[in-house]
Amino acid sequence: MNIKTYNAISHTGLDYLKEHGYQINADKPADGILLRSQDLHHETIPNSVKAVVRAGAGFNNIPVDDLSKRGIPVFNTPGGNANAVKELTVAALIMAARPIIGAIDFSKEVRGGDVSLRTESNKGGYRGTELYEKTLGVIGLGNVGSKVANIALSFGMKVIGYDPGLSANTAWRVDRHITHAKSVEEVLKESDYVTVHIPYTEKNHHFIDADKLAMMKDNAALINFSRGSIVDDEAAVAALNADKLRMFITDFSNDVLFDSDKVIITPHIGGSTVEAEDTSALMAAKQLDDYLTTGNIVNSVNYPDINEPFTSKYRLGVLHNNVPNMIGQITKVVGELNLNIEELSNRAVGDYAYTLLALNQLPKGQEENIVDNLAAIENVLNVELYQNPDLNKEK
Ligand SMILES: NC(=O)C1=CN([C@@H]2O[C@H](COP(=O)(O)OP(=O)(O)OC[C@H]3O[C@@H](n4cnc5c(N)ncnc54)[C@H](O)[C@@H]3O)[C@@H](O)[C@H]2O)C=CC1
Ligand SMILES: O=C(O)CCC(=O)C(=O)O
Repeated sequence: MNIKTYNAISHTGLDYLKEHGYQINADKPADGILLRSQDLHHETIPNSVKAVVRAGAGFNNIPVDDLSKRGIPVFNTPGGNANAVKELTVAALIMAARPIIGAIDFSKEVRGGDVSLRTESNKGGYRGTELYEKTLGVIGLGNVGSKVANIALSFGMKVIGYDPGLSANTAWRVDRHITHAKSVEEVLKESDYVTVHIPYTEKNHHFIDADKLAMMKDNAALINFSRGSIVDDEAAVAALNADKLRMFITDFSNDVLFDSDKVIITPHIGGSTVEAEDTSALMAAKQLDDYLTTGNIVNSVNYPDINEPFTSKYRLGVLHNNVPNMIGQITKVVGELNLNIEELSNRAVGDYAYTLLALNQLPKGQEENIVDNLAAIENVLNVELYQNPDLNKEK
């Protein structure tokens, strides 16, 4: 099988795929796509593609709705780069408290003569404040936000978190000393530092806008390592110019930000560590290989996870709309071909569902029939047949 890649994907992921028999960027139709931040919204994704995997957390660069309708699962690698983002957020917090960049520039300017005298007598302009006993507001307590919130406690900060969609899985990772706010307003009003760790969605477009900035404490600092359009940058600059906001640190460049000396911009490097790139690429490669060879879905953002050992000779993966009477129609098609179902798993999430069937007999010549007949059912979006190589050696 052939995998098309975009962006610099760590060799850990590429090596894994090659070791498992895949070609990378071969001159033939792609079976899967592996990418980081490439914007796929304006690219044509060929029908040969069965899965798209984002080595990373955010997937707003992928046309998920279109792919869902085509029965193509999209995957991400939750948590794979969360530690990297946490550590850079800590750096941002410290840069928001201490004028480190200005102080470094100043040290470089005083070369020659009695350097030590000039630095010692002029360093007063580089006095900062401490994070200890200040309040940090964390918006979004997922993989990144929960880590940021927890580490801030060890600085002696008071931490208030806000995440109305916190899953039971994630909730246990959040230290019990973190206050859970009932509203974002509560966080904004009480925090000396606000850091945002939420996905970019239509709903979260300009989540931090002029109204929310107005609710913030005077002289607070804002940190955005999520996505550019989650903060209304123009409103942030206006708040900085009005001396409402003290500082804005963001991982996302925007022309409107360049003229303010109260802004620090990094070039989307939150997840750019060797460790995070290796971990995310390997997770992505494993998830892609698992889906393409067994039909197991792990960490999909548009189809439900089904992850079971492949113990039968064949499997059929049916991706379909989440509407009534699908299982009845699917099992009827299999029964009409006089085939026996060993196991059936079905799960749904939102508008889409996945049914995975295990079979031990599929006479030669029936492969195409069963796939075509299942694909002909109304509301079926895609059908894939998987052969278990360990149980089909003699074929
Ligand atoms: N700068 C960089 O290089 C990186 C940026 N990111 C960005 O950070 C985002 C968060 O990453 P993770 O923590 O790994 O994702 P995650 O999916 O583990 O957590 C996101 C959390 O945000 C919450 N949330 C969504 N909308 C919210 C809202 N309006 N208010 C409060 N909470 C809300 C969700 O319930 C979820 O718990 C990603 O979606 C991505 O855009 C992630 C990794 C690297
Ligand atoms: O370095 C990258 O690939 C970007 C990471 C990122 O933004 C994400 O994981 O959402």
